[in-house]
Order: sequence, then C-alpha cells, then structure tokens
Amino acid sequence: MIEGRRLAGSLREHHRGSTTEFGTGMATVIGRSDSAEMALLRRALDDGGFEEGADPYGVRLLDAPLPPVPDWVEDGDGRVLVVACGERHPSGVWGLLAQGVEDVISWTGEETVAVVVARLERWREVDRVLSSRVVASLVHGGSAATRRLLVDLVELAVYGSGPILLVGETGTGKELAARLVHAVAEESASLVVVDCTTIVASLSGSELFGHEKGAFTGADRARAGAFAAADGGTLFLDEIGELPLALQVELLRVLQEGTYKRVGGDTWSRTRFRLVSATNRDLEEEQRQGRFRSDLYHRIASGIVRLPPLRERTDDLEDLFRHFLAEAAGRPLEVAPSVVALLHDRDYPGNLRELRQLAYAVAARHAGPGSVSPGDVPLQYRPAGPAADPPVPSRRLLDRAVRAGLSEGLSLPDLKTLVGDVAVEAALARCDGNVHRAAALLGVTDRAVQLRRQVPRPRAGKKAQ
Ligand SMILES: Nc1ncnc2c1ncn2[C@@H]1O[C@H](COP(=O)(O)OP(=O)(O)OP(=O)(O)O)[C@@H](O)[C@H]1O
Repeated sequence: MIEGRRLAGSLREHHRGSTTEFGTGMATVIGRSDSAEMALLRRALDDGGFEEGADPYGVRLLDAPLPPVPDWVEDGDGRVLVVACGERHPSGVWGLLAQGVEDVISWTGEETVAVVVARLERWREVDRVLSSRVVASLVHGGSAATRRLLVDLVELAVYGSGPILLVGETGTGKELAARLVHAVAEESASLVVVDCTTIVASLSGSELFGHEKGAFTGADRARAGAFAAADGGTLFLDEIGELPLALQVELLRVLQEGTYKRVGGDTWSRTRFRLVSATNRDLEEEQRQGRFRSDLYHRIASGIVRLPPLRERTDDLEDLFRHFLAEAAGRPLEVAPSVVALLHDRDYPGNLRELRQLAYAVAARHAGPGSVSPGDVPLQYRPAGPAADPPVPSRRLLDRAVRAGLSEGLSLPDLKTLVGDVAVEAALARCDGNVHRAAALLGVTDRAVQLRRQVPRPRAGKKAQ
C-alpha cells in the first residue's frame, strides 16, 4: 500500500512488455545471511511478495560484512539497504551512504523487520512509478545520475506534500521536472506555469493574484490569476529568484494562510496548491545580499532537488541526442560514430536545451534514408579541424619527449607502454572516466583500456624485459 499522497491513476498500470527504463529494478539488503535476524527478514519478505532475485522488482539478500559494499552500488545498480545486525551504531555509516548505499538500519529487535519491509514496499512503489508510461514519455536518458534524480523527484511528489525547489543551471530540465512532479501526483488537476521574469515589470503581481475590472490602466475586465487557476493543482514558479521583494512578502502570506485578494479587489479568496519553484540563482547568496527573503526561502524549499548539468551525466548524451533527433525528424535516425564522437567532444553551457537545438539543426540538414553523418552537422557546431592542432609542433613535442625518455634510460618497449598509458589516461579524462567511450575513442577494446589502467608504469633506468 502506498501511504501519503494519491498516486495518479494511470501510473498504477505498470509499463509492462518492455524493459524497465528508469526503475531501479532491484533492492539489495546487505546483512549477515547466517544470522537469526536475516532468517526472520527473509520470511517477512517472502510473505510481503518480494521474490528473491526476481524482476521487475525483487530483493537480493547479500551476505557481506560492513563495509566495504560492492562496486556496483556506486554505479546506481538498484538500491541498497544495509541491515546492521548486532551493531547498534555501525562505524562508517556516512561512508556507506557516500558510496551509494541508500540507508543503514540498525537491528533493534524483531520490530526492525517491519521497518525494512516498509522501506522496501516504498521502493517497489516508486519503482512502479518510474517504470510507468507517464515517466517514460516525459523523460529520457538512463544514466545513474538521471535515475537518482527521478527517484528523488518521484519520492517527493508522491510521498511529500510540501513545496519543492528545483535548482540547476539553465536548460537542465527544471520545467520538465515540475511537469513530472505534477504528472505523478496530481494528474487530473491543473498545472499552472508562471515565469517570474515576466512579472518583474508590472510589480502589481496581477499575473499571480488576478485583478478586478478598472484596477489599473488597461484592466478593462476582471481576470483570475495563477493562484486561482492552480487551486487544487500545481503552481510552477519558474525563476523564483527574480520575484520582486514586495511580491515575495505577498507570496509568503498566500503560502502560509492560503488566502489572497485580486489586485483592486477587497474580498479574500482561498486557494490550495502544490508549489514547485525553480531557480538557476544561488538563493542562499541572494538571501545574504538581501535580495531574497529567508522566511520565503524556508517556506518554498521543504524539498530541494538539484538538476545536474549535462557535463555530469554524459552517459545520457547519446540517448538524449537520439531522442531529440527523432522528435525533430518524426522518426528514429541512425547516427554515424563520428557524429557521436563530436557530441562527446563539445561543451554544453546551455545543457539539454543546447543539445536539443543541435539535434534539431542536424535533423533539418539531414535528408534521405541513411545515417546522420558529419555533413549534416551545421558549421557552427563542427570542431575547429586540423589547423587548430598543427601536426608539426605535435611531432616536435613527441620528439622531445622521446629524447628525454631515452636519456633517462627508457627502452623502446618502455616508451611504447608509456605512450599507451598516457593515451588511455587522456582518453579516460576526456570521456569522464567512461571506459567504453574511451575505448571507442582510442579504437581499442574496453578490456584493453581496463588492462592499461592496471599496468604499472615503467620507471626510468629500468629496461623492459
Ligand atoms: N531528461 C530529459 N529528457 C528529455 N528531454 C529533456 C530532459 N530534460 C530536459 N529536457 C528538454 O530540454 C529542454 C530544456 O528543459 P527545461 O526547459 O525543462 O530546462 P530548464 O532548466 O527549465 O531551463 P531554464 O532554466 O532555462 O528555464 C526542454 O525542451 C525539455 O523538454
């Protein structure tokens, strides 16, 4: 059973027939499997309908001491709960959480079984939402960072009722996140979007409050504002950091008391909405500068979700590009590897919006049935070319490095190994540590990259055997 907020109707239907795109899919409970506590837990999980090792949502009971936790925890492969049997205050709890473990529960007696089962039930429910059509149709990009973001959003949307503040650079998907919160929690009610940069000029705030006929020049008829339109639903205040101080006071009162007056009117109206706000400003700094009220900040930020910039989720690049490309072209398109390489080579200060613009520009140039090729990429998006990296100086640099190596006593095999190591290191750095992409860039197998990482570097003066 799901407690807390109502779950939108269509989400109850699990997205069957396809593999789970965003669902974490599996929960792992780490504890000592030979203990009496774990035996109790196993029985309770069985009664609760959790199948060990089953998809789409199952449980793994893993026998592991505390810490370390398995490597895959950091890769976001499912959610992990550590049950600390016999250790009321296990050491290294914060380290485990930093490694990606979701929570550490100390065993205090049989009642702990209910705590663990309740936690897993909630995860299973959130997983169902993540696997629903509503989520799949809105959001793309299956990186671990995106999955974590979605878990946070869905938990706040479904189980929380307080205001949510979305923070992130421009184009990171804050508005999309607001739409998602609304879709999973309040599907049938209305979502009202207000861009606070547009209400700076008027100062009266009639966009929010509405106004009576004759309230100001040009108010030739009465109009309802966003507070009225959002009643029973969600109000999304985009760029809330831009809201003038005078209106911040008014908004605070509406949030606290649920009442407001239209501009030029004198009767109080009631409203109740879920508030989602977004900003790309540092609101803590804005408070220090006296530009944002602290009391309002605490009121709007009962749940804060940070939208990571694209550079922190480069694993999403290809998936998102293909999605935007298909959106623009009206059909899926194949993409040549050189275009994929270009995607990874550039920066995206405008984040997902910039990637989307690139995809639309590419789709507009692309003709015919073949793959998207380098020629489809408009000039302004192409790399500078060989002139920016002239071969002669590079050859000279290499020449100097090889001579220095020889004078330090390195052999030709040593030098070859070094060049390989340096190339792998550079490729990994360029691909944010992603082995698969680094291997593609170097034209070698993933395993070759992994092996290189482990090869000890030859030291000067020690000839290779
Ligand atoms: N995960 C995603 N999957 C698919 N499309 C996305 C995703 N995130 C963002 N987008 C798309 O990227 C574009 C920019 O997103 P959005 O407008 O939500 O960003 P924003 O953070 O609100 O930007 P700004 O701060 O400039 O208002 C939109 O077209 C949006 O639909």
